[in-house]
Amino acid sequence: MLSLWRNLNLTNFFSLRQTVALCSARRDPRSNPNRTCSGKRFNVPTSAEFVARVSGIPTMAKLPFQETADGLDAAFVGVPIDTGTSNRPGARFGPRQIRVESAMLRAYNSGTRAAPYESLMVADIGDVNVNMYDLKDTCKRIRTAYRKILATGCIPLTIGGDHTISYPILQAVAEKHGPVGLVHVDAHADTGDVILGDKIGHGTPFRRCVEEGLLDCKRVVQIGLRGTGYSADSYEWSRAQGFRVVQVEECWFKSLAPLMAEVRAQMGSGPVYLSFDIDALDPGFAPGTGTPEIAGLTAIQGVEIIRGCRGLKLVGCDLVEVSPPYDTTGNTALTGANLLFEMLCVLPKIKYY
Ligand SMILES: N=C(N)NCCCC(=O)O
Ligand SMILES: [Mn+2]
Ligand SMILES: [Mn+2]
Repeated sequence: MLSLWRNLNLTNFFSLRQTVALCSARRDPRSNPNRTCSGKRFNVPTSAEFVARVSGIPTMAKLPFQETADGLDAAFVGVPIDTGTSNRPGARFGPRQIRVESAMLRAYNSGTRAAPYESLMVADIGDVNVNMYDLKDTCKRIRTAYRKILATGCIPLTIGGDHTISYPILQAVAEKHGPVGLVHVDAHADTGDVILGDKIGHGTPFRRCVEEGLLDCKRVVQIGLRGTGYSADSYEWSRAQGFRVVQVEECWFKSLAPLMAEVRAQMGSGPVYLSFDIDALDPGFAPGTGTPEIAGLTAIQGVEIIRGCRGLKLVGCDLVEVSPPYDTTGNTALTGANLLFEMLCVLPKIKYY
């Protein structure tokens, strides 16, 4: 009983009735914030069966918060910046709003039967302390923070923030793993060189990554590219690097499961990073984003792409470009939260029922 009381915190203060109910329910492993499975202790998010969704501090998926990645197999971490955006701003509020909407998440994946919290130690480790006034300094701060996270062996699941952040994250990832494969889901190639006289922004991360040898170019795929271009062939540079480019027209009206079988073969057994720009989805599914392009992927196809990454040696993932001020219903942030949970559910070592 004392240990139960210690596990409760004031924000989840229970009425006596709820405490009695919880005590009886604690025999249900799903209700125990610190559950042991096969002898190892895992964090388990508080369940809406016992703690009202609207109560408690809104960490990602209602997981415990901890200051560092020590002892974690995977961690959700926010990078609240939109200094790199070129149109609508607002992605700086993405981490906070995605956490709020993630209160809808439960512990198991009904579609794939993945049980992430029975196999990985996961927590929310908060946000990188960004510099709201200097994007280059923010990139330095991100690189430093991710070096520490990766040094613990933890796999970062990043909540953006604009797409600039993938560049410094991949700098830290490549320091640890060498050049990595990349599954990049986006309406945009983000391979620009200099935009408005600057090399750093959300339209240039993957060109910077190639220039610095962070990517294994033959193991890069870009899925969902579309829209008007600065030239007749906006994807020429990508293809010239050896990337596979899957324009959205190749995705229309079909399941992407067959494509993902090809992607798995392309990626092989080497380390892979997954970067998902929410604007890959059609604005009808994800309106809350800064550079929307019409005729995009469905949410179903987005889920198929992530589930198709099962079996890859994923070393990091990000979900970027959710802009809450343009997300009047909150459904873009909700979609982002679910896609991040799907990413967690395809990490190596996940248990499936
Ligand atoms: N949303 C991302 N990541 N990139 C958009 C680039 C838009 C442009 O440079 O025209
Ligand atoms: Mn984009
Ligand atoms: Mn992008």
